[in-house]
Amino acid sequence: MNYQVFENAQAAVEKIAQEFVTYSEQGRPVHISLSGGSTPKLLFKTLSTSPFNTQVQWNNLHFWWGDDRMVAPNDPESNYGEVQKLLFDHIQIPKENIHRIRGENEVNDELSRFSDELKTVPNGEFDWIILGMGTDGHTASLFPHQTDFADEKLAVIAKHPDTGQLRISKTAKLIAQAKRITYLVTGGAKAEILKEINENTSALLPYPAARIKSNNGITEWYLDAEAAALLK
Ligand SMILES: O=C1O[C@H](COP(=O)(O)O)[C@@H](O)[C@H](O)[C@H]1O
Repeated sequence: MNYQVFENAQAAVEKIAQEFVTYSEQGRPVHISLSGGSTPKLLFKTLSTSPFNTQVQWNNLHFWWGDDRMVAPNDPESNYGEVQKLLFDHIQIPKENIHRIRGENEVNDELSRFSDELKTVPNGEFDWIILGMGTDGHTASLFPHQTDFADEKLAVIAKHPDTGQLRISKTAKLIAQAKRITYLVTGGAKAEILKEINENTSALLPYPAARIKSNNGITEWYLDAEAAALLK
């Protein structure tokens, strides 16, 4: 497991925010996929404030999501809605740079529409996919024991195993084509599963977060000290 430990979650997200600045200075469209859930909220808040809000050249960044829940953007469960509230409402970014999953649409229609939009990513390779991990080892909306790692499609409909909530997620194969994958994991609740991932062969584990890696690029884990507490 290729990991970096930061003193706290703020230090981890500032490292990511600094890399947004660097990517945005490349003078070309850069395709970045964001994660949802609670962990990246600190990142979005950090990006929305000084110095990052003005240092990042937002025009050059295109934003996508690893997954979203089939709810309207104003629903607190919406991964896109949280980014809109915490970041996009505070910066100037062209509307066409935001490639959200439209959670308010009928799920099959949206799967088809979003899959078509994904075909516009050059060579199907995201520059950077930032992912989270649930305490059950899921990432995006790819859950243990229900993920088809060989699925050739770009996106799938997923059901949360406990709540039955409908979601749309990028597939494992699409994620693995990214030039860079960064798992951002913070907090002591994830320490046990990180230890298990670090000490075992990933292919033998049921956890999508352990198994999905970039085919030809970088796969790395950014952890805060609490999440990394049990790593040797
Ligand atoms: O359901 C989801 O969970 C994971 C992890 O979320 P967290 O709340 O533990 O940070 C997240 O990466 C994914 O995008 C989200 O839809």
